[in-house]
Amino acid sequence: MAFFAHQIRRGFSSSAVRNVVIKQVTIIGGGQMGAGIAQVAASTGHSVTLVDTSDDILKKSIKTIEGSLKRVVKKKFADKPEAGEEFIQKVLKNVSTSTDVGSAVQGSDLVLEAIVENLKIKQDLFSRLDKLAPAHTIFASNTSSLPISDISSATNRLDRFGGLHFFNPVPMMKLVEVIGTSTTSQETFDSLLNFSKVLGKTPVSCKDTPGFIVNRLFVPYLYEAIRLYERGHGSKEDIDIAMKLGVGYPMGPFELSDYIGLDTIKFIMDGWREMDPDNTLFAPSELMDKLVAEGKLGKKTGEGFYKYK
Ligand SMILES: C[C@H](O)CC(=O)SCCNC(=O)CCNC(=O)[C@H](O)C(C)(C)COP(=O)(O)OP(=O)(O)OC[C@H]1O[C@@H](n2cnc3c(N)ncnc32)[C@H](O)[C@@H]1OP(=O)(O)O
Ligand SMILES: NC(=O)c1ccc[n+]([C@@H]2O[C@H](COP(=O)([O-])OP(=O)(O)OC[C@H]3O[C@@H](n4cnc5c(N)ncnc54)[C@H](O)[C@@H]3O)[C@@H](O)[C@H]2O)c1
Repeated sequence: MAFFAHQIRRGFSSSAVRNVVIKQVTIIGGGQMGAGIAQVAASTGHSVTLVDTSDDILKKSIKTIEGSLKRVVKKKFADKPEAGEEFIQKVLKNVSTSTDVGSAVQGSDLVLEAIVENLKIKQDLFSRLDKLAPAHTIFASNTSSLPISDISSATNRLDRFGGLHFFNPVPMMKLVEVIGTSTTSQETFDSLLNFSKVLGKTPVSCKDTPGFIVNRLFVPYLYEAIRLYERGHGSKEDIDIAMKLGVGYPMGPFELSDYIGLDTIKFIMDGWREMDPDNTLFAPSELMDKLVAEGKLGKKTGEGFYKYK
């Protein structure tokens, strides 16, 4: 019976698509996550097209990738700086940029979306892409919190749609959550799983539930740290020190919130509260709301819980 249910979950396939070996990747959104994923995909020999809304943003994305690659080669090629420079140039050659999604998805095996955490905007994007991308192309979202099935519902390729949730900073974090919906085909799921492994990551399989595994545990923890501070039960600094030295986390909750982006974290929590208003784990924070309203989104804007200038 369990096997049968499994077959139903993965067996839906309107297009008889076989396992797609992913070589050509289009990444939409060249922010923190998109740039990181592009770097890792290009470093593992994939041909990557990175798409964003302006050339200026894309120039910044390439600069971020270059900076991160320099950190990687410093360690990997410590005794061979020339080989390190060669590696950087080779990786950068694998990345092209575009502001035109239509041309960027031509020939693509995988379109991975890492744009703003907003359902309507993601749906609009995928609905357009569905008409532009080749039939075999797999679509995936890097969403932190939105149901993959809500995003995929804007397309006609429900069997070729899944979630690939990376962690920040992508070049350093080893985990990828691979999410299959009730309509994701087994072939698509396997292709996404294999792709994660080829990137050098460790994939875990997740159901399409709010926050998958990590964020469902992790985001309520971040919010509880903020509420603890709001109640006057500890300073930001002490809470950060406590979680680093007490349980060995590399960053405290305030440092990490600033690193991720307060807008992203608030959006996750607001969405979950809408779905389940009585759950006290999803209670809001006045301070978080205020900082986001003031545009203090963390490291990326120069100020969040802390200042970065
Ligand atoms: C909300 C979302 O949906 C889900 C999420 O993403 S949740 C967030 C998950 N991420 C985390 O929890 C991150 C926690 N923090 C960490 O693991 C570490 O603090 C960190 C890896 C970010 C930085 O490490 P840390 O020791 O504090 O600083 P630092 O010395 O600068 O970096 C350590 C190494 O990582 C490398 N590194 C850090 N960031 C890098 C980057 N972006 N690119 C390449 N290398 C990087 C450094 O070069 C350094 O290498 P070295 O050991 O050879 O010198
Ligand atoms: N920040 C994190 O730690 C983290 C971790 C895992 C997943 N995520 C998820 O990844 C996604 C991106 O997060 P981020 O932190 O990289 O955000 P970000 O703000 O750094 O980058 C988003 C990028 O998308 C671009 N963009 C917005 N709309 C677009 C469109 N229609 N077409 C093309 N580009 C568009 C923006 O110009 C921006 O460069 C979100 O869904 C977020 O929830 C974030």
